[in-house]
Amino acid sequence: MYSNKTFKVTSSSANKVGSTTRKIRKAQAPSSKLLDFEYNDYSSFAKVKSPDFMKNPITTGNEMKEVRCDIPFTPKGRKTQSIYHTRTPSLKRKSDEILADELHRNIRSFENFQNDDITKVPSKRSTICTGSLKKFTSLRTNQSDPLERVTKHLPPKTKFTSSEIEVMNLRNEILRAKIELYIKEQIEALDNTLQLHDAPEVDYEPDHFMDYEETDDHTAYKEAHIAEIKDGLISIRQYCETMQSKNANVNPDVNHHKNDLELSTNNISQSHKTTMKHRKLKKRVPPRRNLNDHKGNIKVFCRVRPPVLSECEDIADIRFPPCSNGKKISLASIKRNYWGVERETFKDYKFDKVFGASATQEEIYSNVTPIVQSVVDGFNGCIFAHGQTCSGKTYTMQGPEDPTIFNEGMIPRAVRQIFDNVDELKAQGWEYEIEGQFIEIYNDNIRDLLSDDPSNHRGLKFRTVHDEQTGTTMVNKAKTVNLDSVATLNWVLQMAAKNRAVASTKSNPNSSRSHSIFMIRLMGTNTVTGENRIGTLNLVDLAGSERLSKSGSQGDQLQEARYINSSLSHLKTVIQGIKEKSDHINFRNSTLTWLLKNSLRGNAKVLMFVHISPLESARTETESSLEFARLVNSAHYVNTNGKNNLHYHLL
Ligand SMILES: Nc1ncnc2c1ncn2[C@@H]1O[C@H](COP(=O)(O)OP(=O)(O)OP(=O)(O)O)[C@@H](O)[C@H]1O
Repeated sequence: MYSNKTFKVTSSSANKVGSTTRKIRKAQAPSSKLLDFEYNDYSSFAKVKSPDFMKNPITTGNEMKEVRCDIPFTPKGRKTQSIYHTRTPSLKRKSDEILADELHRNIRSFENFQNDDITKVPSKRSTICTGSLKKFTSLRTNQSDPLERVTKHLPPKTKFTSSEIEVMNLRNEILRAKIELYIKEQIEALDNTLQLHDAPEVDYEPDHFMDYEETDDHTAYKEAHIAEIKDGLISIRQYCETMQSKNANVNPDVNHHKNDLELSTNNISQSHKTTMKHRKLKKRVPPRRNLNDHKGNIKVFCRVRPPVLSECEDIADIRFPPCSNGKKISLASIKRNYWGVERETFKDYKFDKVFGASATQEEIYSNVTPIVQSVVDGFNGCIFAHGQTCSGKTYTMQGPEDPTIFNEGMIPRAVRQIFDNVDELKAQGWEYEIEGQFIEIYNDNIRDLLSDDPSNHRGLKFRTVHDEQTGTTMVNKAKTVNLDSVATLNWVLQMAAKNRAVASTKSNPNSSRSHSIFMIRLMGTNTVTGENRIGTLNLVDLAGSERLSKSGSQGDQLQEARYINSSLSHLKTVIQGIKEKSDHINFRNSTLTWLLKNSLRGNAKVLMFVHISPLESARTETESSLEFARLVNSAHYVNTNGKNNLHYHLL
């Protein structure tokens, strides 16, 4: 059934039989999946049979091949064995990394090979190889070009997403790798043929080569063989050039689509930007000047009061930046460990701004002007002064007892700014009505600071009234003044200062025992456009927080302190709820939060000034104030470890 042909090959060991078989397979039956290999130990003959030989163009029908080895090998008691050769694993099953690696290796080896003259290809000890060129040529002509397939399926005008283009590129890379691999295989086969030509040991038997069966002349055979190799190389080069040109055609196509994609992406983002800009322009009614300066709805600033001369013995190690654009404040303390070794530790707090002891009233106010401006534009705003007793809250809000133009507080400055803004807006047809109420919350009850005797209201019950439609709040029955001049403002401030509930505490001889709230309402109408604006500004000077044990309060003062602490705690809860966008915020828990409801939520801008005493004896309260402020400003971090990098001491 099989016609036998014999190859005489040189092999250094029996192991070479396997590789010899493979080489034969590669040369003569590259598509064969199974090779039965039989050998004979005493005769040093090996038999190779393959049904795929039938497909080999150089073989004539079914064949049985025999390979004779010069060196006998030991069969270890086995007379025959079958060797199953499977083809190189499918490229599809290889990972991208292996493919890429192979691609690069193959390209490199192919380039080297191309650059070499055929005569310079190093000869290796090898075995018989023939017919590979024909095989290659026939495969090349029959095989449809994968790159062509890609080009064919590439719709010229279709828009691709970037991921699709990526996939296409990858696919092309894989196809290129396959082509290169195939070329490499063919080149190896050529190399083998060439080495066969060089190998002196090979005993050529022309009848093994179909095309030269009739040739007896060894030299003529060699020449013909070399010519064939050269032709094969030319074919490979041509094939590569075609592939490269096709590749070049594919790439611009992909690039074209890539450019198209980029262009359309740019157009989309441009049009998106334009739309957003348009929307913003449409939405910007009423205009908010410099509102960007005050980003976010709740901000926390920190201010450290300067020590007075008598306090110089008791200064805490508080560190903060020298100028007012810092954000960090640090409490330093000395800690002693078990063995008595002292170590400096720091507690750092970060806020939206930290003002040191040298910060002026003007500097402070320049940071709140955007809120005041937004109130003129029709929004609600709320500025708190929070801190322990004697930390400078009243100083920040109202100024010292006998203020000058330089050290006057936030309230007179804010009202003056409102006057100025309103004056400016007159040119645009705006007319404003400005009215104010000045109240205090003492023991959770509202008292009118503009009445002649706030402690004796003759049975008057003040009630907070919210107008949900306009977002304004009024205290029913409390005196409302028309703030039309600086003179009225001055009168209001004097009355409030005179009427506010103060008491002498351990820390402050004039300690405020209530929360004071100056409510300024602005109602603007544009006589040209008919537009209306209503804004409320609440300037709140909170009662000083103090630990009950430390305050030494008794009787009424103890009661006051309890109300103060409880309302501050409710305020903290409410602000936290607002920050966390809670579904349910209980404003009614205290009179303070209920009164400020409309100025805390929604579009209202809230600013809390946390005041810090510079004294070492106030360290616990300082820490608790900073903690309170940190919770209000929960987005920011607290760092209690690590080295402190603020080198500016309080004094
Ligand atoms: N930045 C400052 N510059 C100069 N003096 C200040 C400053 N801050 C506060 N003081 C002074 O410190 C003292 C206490 O300040 P203030 O009365 O404002 O504190 P407070 O926090 O309102 O106290 P309390 O809560 O007890 O009412 C006052 O004499 C005030 O003039």
